[in-house]
Amino acid sequence: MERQEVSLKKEGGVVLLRVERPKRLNALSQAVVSGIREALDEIEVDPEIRVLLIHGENNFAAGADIQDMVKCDEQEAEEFVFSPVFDRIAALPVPTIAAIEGYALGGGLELALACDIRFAAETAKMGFPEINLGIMPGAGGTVRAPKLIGASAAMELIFSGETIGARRALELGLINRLEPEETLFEAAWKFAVHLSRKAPIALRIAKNTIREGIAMDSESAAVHNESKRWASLFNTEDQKEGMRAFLEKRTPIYKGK
Ligand SMILES: C/C=C/C(=O)SCCNC(=O)CCNC(=O)[C@H](O)C(C)(C)COP(=O)(O)OP(=O)(O)OC[C@H]1O[C@@H](n2cnc3c(N)ncnc32)[C@H](O)[C@@H]1OP(=O)(O)O
Repeated sequence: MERQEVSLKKEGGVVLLRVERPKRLNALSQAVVSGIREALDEIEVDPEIRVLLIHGENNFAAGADIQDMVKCDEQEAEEFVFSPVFDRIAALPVPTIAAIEGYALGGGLELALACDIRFAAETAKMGFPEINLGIMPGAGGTVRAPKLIGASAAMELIFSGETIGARRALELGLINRLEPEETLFEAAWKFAVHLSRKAPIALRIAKNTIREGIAMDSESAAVHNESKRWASLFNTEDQKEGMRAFLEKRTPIYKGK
């Protein structure tokens, strides 16, 4: 299926989704986001996929496409597809990783925040410049950023519209790992492959349990929920294989059963 400026490449259990619109610094037009949506249609039904890695060559994404937005009214803005697509990424049962180089601004940063884990090049720059355009983040940024870095730090970024460097982003907790620019993609790819070799059911249950726990008001309910999810993994062949492999001093081979 020919997608708009979005490529999808599967290698083993890792699927790489790449935005390819270099002339516009990978700005996310509605056509590009629709291309991401079509890619998700494939990813969501592929049982072999264990990890999703999202990348943009030279730039992750310099935000939503301003050309698309400049003439929009409220109704048209409400029909933008960013949030429904980014929410689907956040809801994927497999781990998702963003490999950030260059700019991750506005909707570009929101795309990275819809992922579970963020790698960034030391030279990467990110922020929420929407306020400089007379708007505010509108694809999950006012929800996911406060959860990740705290309300005050999120307000600092969203109110100021400032672009910060990767080191500051790491200090804030906006990214997980900082890598030299020349090895950023390789490091993120290797990490994705590393995760793809873990027991897939345990990975999915762990991601799901973390998300369920965050949504629960009471800690004891969350811990109780975790105990039930933890015990359920003892019904899997992978749990037997993982523990037998340790005792037999060999590498486990997980089958996702
Ligand atoms: C729900 C989500 C909402 C949002 O995301 S709102 C949008 C948020 N994003 C932004 O506000 C960033 C806008 N872009 C910039 O500020 C600058 O770019 C940069 C700082 C990222 C880079 O500046 P420099 O290195 O000088 O490059 P350049 O000449 O500005 O950009 C190269 C070409 O890329 C186009 N472009 C860059 N960002 C966007 C964008 N977000 N929407 C549409 N086009 C964009 C430019 O216009 C230009 O194109 P041409 O060469 O034809 O002049």
